[in-house]
Amino acid sequence: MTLRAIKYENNSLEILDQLLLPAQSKYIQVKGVEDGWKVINKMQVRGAPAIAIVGCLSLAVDLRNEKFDSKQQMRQEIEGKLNYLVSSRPTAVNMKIAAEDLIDLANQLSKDSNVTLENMKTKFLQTVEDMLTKDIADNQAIGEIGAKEILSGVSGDSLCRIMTHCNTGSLATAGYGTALGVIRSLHAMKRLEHVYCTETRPYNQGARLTAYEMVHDKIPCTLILDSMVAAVMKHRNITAVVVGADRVAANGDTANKIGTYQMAVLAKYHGVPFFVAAPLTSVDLKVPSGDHIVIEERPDREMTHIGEHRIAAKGVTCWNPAFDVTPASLIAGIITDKGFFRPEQLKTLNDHQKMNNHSS
Ligand SMILES: CSC[C@@H](O)[C@@H](O)C(=O)COP(=O)(O)O
Repeated sequence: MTLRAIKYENNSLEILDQLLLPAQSKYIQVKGVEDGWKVINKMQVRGAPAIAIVGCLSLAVDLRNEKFDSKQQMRQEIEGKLNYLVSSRPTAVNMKIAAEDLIDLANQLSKDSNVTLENMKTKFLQTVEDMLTKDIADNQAIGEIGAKEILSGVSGDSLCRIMTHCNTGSLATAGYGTALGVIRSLHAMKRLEHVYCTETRPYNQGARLTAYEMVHDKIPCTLILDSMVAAVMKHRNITAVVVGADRVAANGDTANKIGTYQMAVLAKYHGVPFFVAAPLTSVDLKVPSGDHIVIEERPDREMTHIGEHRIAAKGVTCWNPAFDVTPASLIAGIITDKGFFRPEQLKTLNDHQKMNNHSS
């Protein structure tokens, strides 16, 4: 049984509290948008796709419990709550894109005179609830396309040694994962020798979450500190680096967990191909380059403490950006659910093609 970050049944939404993992597996209930905003902001649920899914499902919980006098009233509530959810964490684009798409849908439904108030609610909720199954299907496609791409660069039947950063697996998505989805697919094809996952300071998504998923799913994995990336690349013959993305700009620059950029620089130096794996919806064509991506800064406490225990000198100042931007020139390709793209190919897409295009 794979790990589940998000449970949604009979209008009850629960998330696995990722602040407690791996010591405790505890689900907490998300009773509506207020709770949704809080669990995302506190990082009890995290990972770009999971943030969007939990945010939108928290709206579904509110909508199911409410009665509206008119379609216009429902539309206004949807728009206001979605915009509020977008403010919970600024860098990952998935919540913003989901909000824009759902606001468009609410506008269309409210204007359509053939759609009753009841129909509008049903159709809207169905679209939100379908996000869970769609995300798993997208991740399986990413896994397959990514495994094929990586294997096209290895000779004969050789096995792959993959390095990854942060957590991009079942805990960061509805299931299967993006970069971890590629790893899962290689493993299923019996072409994976080993995974090296970084600790991912300061929040330790690698040590707490990726290592937990790999052990749980019996995928051979070694945990390394963030400062060991160069040494591992020099001594362990890494086939490829695969990471996730919080937002990919139109020129291919990619915002992802802090530390991704230095990994890409080191990969270039060591001649290791560096791949980004993300749904094509993570490409934000409205943002021309990484310079325009807003980078979230998190509280000092995430750096100065582990749990309740202070590890940094009292009085020291901290800088804690949660993400950095890897320039497109360091990225061999973006593995998406719709195909494999070189960074420079992205700007030839438009929003319609993002939904429908298949490239190879
Ligand atoms: C499939 S998850 C992709 C990214 O969201 C992931 O790599 C990442 O940076 C997560 O950051 P987090 O701060 O834990 O939400």
